[in-house]
Amino acid sequence: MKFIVKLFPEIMMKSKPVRMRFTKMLETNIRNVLKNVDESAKVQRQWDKIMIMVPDYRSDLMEAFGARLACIPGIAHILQVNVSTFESIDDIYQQTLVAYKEQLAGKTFCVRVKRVGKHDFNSIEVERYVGGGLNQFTDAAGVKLKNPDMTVNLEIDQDQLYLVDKRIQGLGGFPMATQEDVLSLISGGFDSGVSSYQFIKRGSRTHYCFFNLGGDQHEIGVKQVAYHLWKKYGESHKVKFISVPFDPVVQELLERVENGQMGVILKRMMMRTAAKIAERMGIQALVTGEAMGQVSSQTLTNLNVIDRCTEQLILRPLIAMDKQDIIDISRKIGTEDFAKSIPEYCGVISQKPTVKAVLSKIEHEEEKFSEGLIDKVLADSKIISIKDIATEMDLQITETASVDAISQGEIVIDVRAPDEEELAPLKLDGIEVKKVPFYKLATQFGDFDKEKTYLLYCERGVMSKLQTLYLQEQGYTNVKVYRP
Ligand SMILES: Nc1ncnc2c1ncn2[C@@H]1O[C@H](COP(=O)(O)OP(=O)(O)OP(=O)(O)O)[C@@H](O)[C@H]1O
Repeated sequence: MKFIVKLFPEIMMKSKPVRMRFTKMLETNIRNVLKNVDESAKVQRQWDKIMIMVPDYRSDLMEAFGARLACIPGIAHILQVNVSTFESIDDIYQQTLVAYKEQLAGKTFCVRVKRVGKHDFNSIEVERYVGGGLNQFTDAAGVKLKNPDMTVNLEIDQDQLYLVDKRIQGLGGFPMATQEDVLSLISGGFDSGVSSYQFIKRGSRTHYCFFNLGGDQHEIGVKQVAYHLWKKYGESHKVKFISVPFDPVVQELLERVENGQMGVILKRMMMRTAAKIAERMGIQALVTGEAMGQVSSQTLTNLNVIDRCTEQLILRPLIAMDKQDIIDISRKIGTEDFAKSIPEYCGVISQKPTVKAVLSKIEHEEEKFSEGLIDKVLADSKIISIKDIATEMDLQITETASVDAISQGEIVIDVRAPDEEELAPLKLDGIEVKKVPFYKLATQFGDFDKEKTYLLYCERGVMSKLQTLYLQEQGYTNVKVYRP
């Protein structure tokens, strides 16, 4: 079995050296991601595609590889194929007949062929020959060129025949790290998850910067979103998660600054701080989830005043997007339920926020901050590799909150995402197992029987620990991590 990875068309249009560079990068990225599933896949770059050879056919393994490939930036689509050699056009037909005979029964179909190499037939001739034969010698309901029930896809490459088993839609975009790094300001809501994802998809290593205004619970929630995005779409490259304790800024803001100006000033303080972090990391751009008019204070005037606080480039990929479209993307990428369960933490909500901030007035207000405030919060900030969120969780979860055996009456909650859970279902004899994906748990946990103890399970023990901490922060004492 093989996968044929087709490059995203924007890569195909690039000059030869750029295309080579992008393809090499994609090859390495695919290797890095697939080795975390299984070491057996062999990845090999060609001029217009990347081939992945899987020596042992195991449907669960193919599924798992396919699912990961669908989330790697830079891929247009992936074909899962059976590979063989052929001798003649009739041989192609005979092989196709064996592979498709049963599936075609009662269905309309058409044959589509792509061909590379020198042959004494062209693609259309193969389509006609194979299509005619299948029509005559199977129980198919006939050939239909437009909207058939089934398309028989064949690829012919020199003397090799690829019978396409499955076509998997790719993510599009550019291979990770072909573009420069960005620092994404993430607050856990719908917007900043989507804006981060858009940069990952476009090929930027996306580091995360979080300003903690709401305590541990907020931070754990945001870490989950960032870890999820990285693990799913950007795992081929390491990135950093920076957490900045912003309560000293909020405190001075509340005590010293005029109410209507607080929102714009808070954002400027965030941008200034983020710009310093980015500078230290050699990063040239900040990313935010701001969208024009989404809240009344997100006016162009205010955004302009926010931009004046730093030389750093501030990118706002959602600026002209509708909220519903943003929510639709967040559902697709698995951050919607996180966003729903993360409460608004910003205590700096003005009753009447200004919609027309005046730079001189804002600068005058900012003089009221104590000297060196930003340097102070910077000194207290924590930079961790996103991979280490897993280890950090180990330190935070006390031994009593993590168990390797299940006691009578305890309920296990499998918090893995549905696709992961379906690939390797958790079966525990005589134990009740609930399936609640980690991103839905915070909203559903309150409905569960409070008298019972719940053990959270996931494969790597990261999401289960983050969720346990999150729920414990919310006051639940009947929740532990299950690490068998
Ligand atoms: N606490 C924070 N830490 C890091 N970035 C933040 C924080 N609060 C806001 N931001 C950044 O500013 C943007 C706009 O924030 P705003 O508070 O106006 O909207 P929001 O509803 O919190 O956004 P989101 O839906 O992304 O959570 C966010 O998308 C994010 O990029």
